[in-house]
Amino acid sequence: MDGRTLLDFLALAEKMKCHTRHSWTSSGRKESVAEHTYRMMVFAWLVKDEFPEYDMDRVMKLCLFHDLGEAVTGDIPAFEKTASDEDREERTLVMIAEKLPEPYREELKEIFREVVEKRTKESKLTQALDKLEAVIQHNEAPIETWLPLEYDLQFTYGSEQVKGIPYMQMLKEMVNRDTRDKIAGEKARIEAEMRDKKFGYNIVLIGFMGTGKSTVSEYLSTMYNMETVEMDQVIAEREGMSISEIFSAHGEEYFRNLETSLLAELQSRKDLIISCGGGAALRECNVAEMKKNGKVVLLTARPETVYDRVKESSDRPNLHGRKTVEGIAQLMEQRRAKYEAAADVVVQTDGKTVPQICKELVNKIKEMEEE
Ligand SMILES: Nc1ncnc2c1ncn2[C@@H]1O[C@H](COP(=O)(O)OP(=O)(O)OP(=O)(O)O)[C@@H](O)[C@H]1O
Ligand SMILES: O=C(O)C1=C[C@@H](O)[C@@H](O)[C@H](O)C1
Ligand SMILES: [Mg+2]
Repeated sequence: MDGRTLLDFLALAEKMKCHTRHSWTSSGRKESVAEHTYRMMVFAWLVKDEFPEYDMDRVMKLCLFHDLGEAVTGDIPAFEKTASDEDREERTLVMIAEKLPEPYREELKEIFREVVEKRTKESKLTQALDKLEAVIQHNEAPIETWLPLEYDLQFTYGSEQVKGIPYMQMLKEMVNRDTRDKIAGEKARIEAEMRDKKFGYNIVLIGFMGTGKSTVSEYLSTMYNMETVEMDQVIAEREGMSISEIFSAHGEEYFRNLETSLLAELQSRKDLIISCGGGAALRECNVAEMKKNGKVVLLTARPETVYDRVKESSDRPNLHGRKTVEGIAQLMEQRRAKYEAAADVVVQTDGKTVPQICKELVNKIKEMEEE
């Protein structure tokens, strides 16, 4: 092969080391796509005696190249992947193979075709190895790196692909037991931490739209066994319409008055996590209600992060007409002083996972109590 062509292809393969996946290593850093591929191959080699009727050299080759498209596209987590991402990946594979001379080109195209079509028993085994390696990696990673949805996904991920392959099915069940133990361990740790302590007051989450108030409150409620009140949702349910419909039918002032009365009503209760609407902390009288029986936690995020998180949703009327990074930055700046004045504790959320945010939040509240 011409030396330059070879070096260019190696440069493309190097990108497999640069692109990270949505998984963390046991040492707590994100793993690269190449690292996932490497361990799938070790996995394939280890199981070869279990599959005497399979062409295991072929399986090794399918593993070796199954993610090569990601050298160009990067990794897209399974729970975010769309049909158009898959189309793009397939087109990318053809483009990659075209970079090589014959007979390598045709061989690589054949490998890609087999991986994509998933018809042969070797490609089905490759798929099962792929999914199971990812689930094992999650079990090895610190549990703080898991997204809330991964607590369920761990059990279902790969279960389709191992069907009909008894040895892989047996391994999947074993790995599921490890997952169960890991989750139980984390729950026990948190329960022990919380055993002699309920907060004894409400935790009130405030902050700009999309800073993660609802997401954080959902996670806190499952991990700490606390009840949540999602203010927007309670108001929407009581009014029998969405927040956008309330704004257009009655105006923002009407909605804000409902927020004020709901906050006042909640003061008779404790040990709640109250996830406020993004504008609830803007009225001073609301903040006074929050503080009667609660600690106010401000979640923050950069405008770029907020934009990324809210760009697909349409039920935030105060973002209509300003759903751009600049529009968000402007409104955030107008509100910043009020949010900061209301906060007992501030947690910055950019680039952090939900469990990391929750851990920091609880630690900061504890530190505040000790002061
Ligand atoms: N730490 C995070 N990392 C990644 N995505 C996140 C994080 N926190 C929240 N998200 C995502 O951002 C989006 C907005 O989050 P969420 O609805 O919790 O924000 P909010 O503060 O409650 O907004 P609002 O004020 O409009 O109610 C959701 O899709 C959620 O999954
Ligand atoms: O920040 C805001 O002004 C709002 C945020 C949402 O949570 C809703 O409470 C409503 O859309 C207003
Ligand atoms: Mg919310």
